[in-house]
Amino acid sequence: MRAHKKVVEPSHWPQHLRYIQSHTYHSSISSETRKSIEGGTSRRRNSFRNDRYVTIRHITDPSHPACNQFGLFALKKIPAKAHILDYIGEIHADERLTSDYDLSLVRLPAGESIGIDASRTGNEARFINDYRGIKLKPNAVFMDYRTDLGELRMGIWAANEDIKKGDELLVSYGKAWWKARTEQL
Ligand SMILES: C[S@@+](CC[C@H](N)C(=O)[O-])C[C@H]1O[C@@H](n2cnc3c(N)ncnc32)[C@H](O)[C@@H]1O
Repeated sequence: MRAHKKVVEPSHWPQHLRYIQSHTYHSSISSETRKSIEGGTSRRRNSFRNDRYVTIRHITDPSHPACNQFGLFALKKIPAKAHILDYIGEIHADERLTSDYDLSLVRLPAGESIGIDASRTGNEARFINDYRGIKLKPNAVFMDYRTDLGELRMGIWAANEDIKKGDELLVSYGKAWWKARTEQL
């Protein structure tokens, strides 16, 4: 009998969410699309575990715009341009207009938009905040890439400067993300 390796949730992981290290696929994804994302390999897709670089922390600073929420922080110095971790969640092709944890992975040639939604299931990356109101610029960026096994992933990479131990990791969600939210108010 094959033993199943227990996935250890990181500290501060909310109990109502499922912690995963590789994507799940929603029924809106066809088997052909799934194959093109997975890169056609049948080998086991281990998550890229560079999460040793980061830790989830509760934000208690009242001047922080996401006070009382969580954020992602550097556990140690992260070199400029280093791959930090991947944004993991549920891969889907349906619209998730109300999810604050939905990120675009790719637009297929036929026009279909594929997203990664980490609202119900995901990894540490779902806790990364936007830099606005916190720092002058982001210190990390989203960039897609193919793993050694050929799988398409959305990676989070350090920007052009080293990130110091203890610093909060901050990306840009993009102007459109914020515009959509302010228009809803
Ligand atoms: C992907 S989540 C980030 C993790 C979130 N802080 C948490 O604890 O679950 C996106 C949400 O974080 C908050 N957030 C992220 N960056 C922010 C910022 N710069 N200013 C205000 N709120 C922010 C908003 O509530 C936003 O909807």
